Amino acid sequence: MVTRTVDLRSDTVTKPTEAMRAAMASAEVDDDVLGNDPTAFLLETEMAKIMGKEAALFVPSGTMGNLICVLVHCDIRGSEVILGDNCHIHIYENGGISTIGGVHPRTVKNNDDGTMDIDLIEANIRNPRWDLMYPTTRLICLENSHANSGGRCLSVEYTDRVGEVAKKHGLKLHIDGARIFNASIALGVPVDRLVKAADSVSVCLSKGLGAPVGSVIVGSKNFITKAKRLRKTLGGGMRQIGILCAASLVALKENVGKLESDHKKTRLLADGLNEIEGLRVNPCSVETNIIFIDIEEGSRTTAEKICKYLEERGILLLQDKSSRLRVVLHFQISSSDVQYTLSCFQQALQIENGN
Ligand SMILES: Cc1ncc(COP(=O)(O)O)c(C=O)c1O
Ligand SMILES: C[C@@H](O)[C@H](N)C(=O)O
Repeated sequence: MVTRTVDLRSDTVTKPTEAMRAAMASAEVDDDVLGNDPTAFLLETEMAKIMGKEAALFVPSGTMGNLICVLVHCDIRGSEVILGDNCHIHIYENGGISTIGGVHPRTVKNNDDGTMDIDLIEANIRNPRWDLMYPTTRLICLENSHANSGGRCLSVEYTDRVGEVAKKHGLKLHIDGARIFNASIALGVPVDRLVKAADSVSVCLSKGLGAPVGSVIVGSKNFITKAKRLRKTLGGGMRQIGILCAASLVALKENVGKLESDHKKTRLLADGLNEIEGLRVNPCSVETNIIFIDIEEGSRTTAEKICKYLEERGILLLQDKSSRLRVVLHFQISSSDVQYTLSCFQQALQIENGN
């Protein structure tokens, strides 16, 4: 009988704290479509200030946040966006920028560290003045931290250089900042400085920060005005959202400071996993709260078998490929959970490999 659960599937699994639930219960609310829910206004004002942008808008999800930002920047038919071939917008958002927004994705290879080579970005910019057959590039998208690269952080220097390329060619820059606070803490760079070059950022409050629902997009006042209309068009206009925004305000206040501890526990787990025969973790890729674990060639076990073994002991994680697993840490994973996870991995590999 399993008595404990260690949920390493994602940092999206974080559950609201008692403080969040209390804030939700007592939140001051109003109809946010007819006017401005007062708690939503507080959150949006706070987020704009923290991110160093003019304005902000609460949205139900990071997927909708990215979709709205891309579609506001690319509001003319025939637009093209340059983005990473391994980024969330391209891989996990149902192709929404194309199916809903008619925006054409122009992918550039993501490097192992989540960046795209800047010369390749520039080489992929297209303008119909050069050729009747070309769409018009209007936007470049970055992702920081970069989830599919294992939570790698894009430096402020790199981000600024991409911003310079965007400006040089009259393009906009969007950052999928689902885990931008993780990147800021890991790099030791204030979050407003890290996104200074961006025209828009989508920030998830429902991941490592632990809010139950929601993201916030930030940008210029004019951008957010357009974004608010598009949010309504997409069905994202909500009524008494102060209930959700109250939890996000608690998350901002209480949980940004916990991210560094998440990263330390992640490194501890990564180092321990690397000691286990049959597993391989690239220590250079562990910069924040995500670990990809490769099962060494020749091993008799598979990711599926390990997942099953661990799940029977209350440890939940996701299989990335047949020979690769992903774990994501968050503030509701304790140091003892890390030790328990390591011991179960050790047992799994010993049994599966018949040691
Ligand atoms: C990098 C990144 N961007 C965007 C999203 C989308 O956020 P949501 O799940 O709230 O739609 C996620 C994951 O959830 C993500 O990992
Ligand atoms: C899978 C993806 O959509 C989610 N953002 C995660 O990292 O868990």
